[in-house]
Amino acid sequence: MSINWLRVVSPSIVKLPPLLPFSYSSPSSCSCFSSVVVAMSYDKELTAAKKAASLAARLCQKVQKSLLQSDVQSKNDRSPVTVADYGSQALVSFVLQQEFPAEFSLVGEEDSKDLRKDGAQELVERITKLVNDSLVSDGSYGVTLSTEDVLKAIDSGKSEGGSQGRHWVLDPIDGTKGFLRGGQYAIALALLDRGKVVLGVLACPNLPLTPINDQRSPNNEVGCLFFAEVGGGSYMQPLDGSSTVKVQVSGVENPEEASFFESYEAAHSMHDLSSLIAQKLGVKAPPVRIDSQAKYGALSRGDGAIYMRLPHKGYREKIWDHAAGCIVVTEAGGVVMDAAGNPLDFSKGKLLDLDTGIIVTNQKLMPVLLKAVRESLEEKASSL
Ligand SMILES: Nc1ncnc2c1ncn2[C@@H]1O[C@H](COP(=O)(O)O)[C@@H](O)[C@H]1OP(=O)(O)O
Ligand SMILES: [Mg+2]
Ligand SMILES: [Mg+2]
Ligand SMILES: [Mg+2]
Repeated sequence: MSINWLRVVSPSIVKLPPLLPFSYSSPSSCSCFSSVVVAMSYDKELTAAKKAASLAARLCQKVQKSLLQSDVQSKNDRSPVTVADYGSQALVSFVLQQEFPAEFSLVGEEDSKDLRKDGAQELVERITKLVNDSLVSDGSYGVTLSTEDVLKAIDSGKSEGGSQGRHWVLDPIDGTKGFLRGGQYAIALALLDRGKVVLGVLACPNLPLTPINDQRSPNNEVGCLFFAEVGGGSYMQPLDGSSTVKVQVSGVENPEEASFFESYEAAHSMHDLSSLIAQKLGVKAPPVRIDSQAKYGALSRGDGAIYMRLPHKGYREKIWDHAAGCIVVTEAGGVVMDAAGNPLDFSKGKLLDLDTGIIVTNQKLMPVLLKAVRESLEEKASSL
């Protein structure tokens, strides 16, 4: 990493640790390298990922400003998808392929199937214009993409991932419902190396730069870029590229003083179950409900101490919904686990194979949180 001195979100000043020369133990108990490994630098990949996610964030901001109902489609599972989801995936895919032409594999959420259907031509042209405008504004590549180039770039995200080699993992807009509501959303990009998350970038265009729920700050300025490389800590900078700060999860040890995040959408997470867990823990503050992996970003800088994601029965979690958030929180000193207390395993393809839900907090609170989750799940099961 090229940054030397950084301002920390909590007021002290720290110097970045030097790049580790030979080997280290990851602080992670989560998805990242968990045993002693030969140190590997992913600086070049991180720089490219930050560039790709920032460009995509700008594209999404432009679309969110002028969102037209006709720009919204529905996929087979009836989840919404917009010109910005497609444009973001095309742009990130194109930038990464330019930067790493020799070795490129991308597991992306979207594909071009619906865009190749009759009647979608106008939509494809709008997406292509958005992507080309973004590339012109950046000026790095000096190319104009055709509609077919854009469709191909979207479809480059068809990799299945897995435990071999390197794979980029992309959610071009995480929290499409938040995006449509004018709320929180994130562009989430991570890199897997042999099944482990080794870097992650979360662009959160609508997230305030100052802590959410901070009564003293006006929360006027928005747009955060969180990024982390395995063993290197987590950082945040404004999306406009100015000063970088090192972030750290909340150090709260008393659950009564903790506040917790959960999905805005009740369809995405069982709010009744998280309330029961919070009650058991003695949490006093009401839940903070926001969309997308912006929750991981906010937690990584200590805005809240707990994130509970407890989907309804039958929902299968996708790797692109957690890979970037997981490393950002883990490198900030947090812990990400499933409801059974296992670390998330990103090496099994597109889906996470996990027990019940995902819980995130600091190292001190995890044991009590896990206990409350287990008890609440048992109570819920026995009441059915
Ligand atoms: N029924 C569902 N249950 C849980 N998560 C869902 C469901 N449908 C979509 N999602 C995904 O949940 C994530 C947002 O969750 P939340 O904002 O609640 O944290 C998104 O990745 C969203 O997909 P998408 O990326 O298409 O928006
Ligand atoms: Mg989606
Ligand atoms: Mg998502
Ligand atoms: Mg998405």
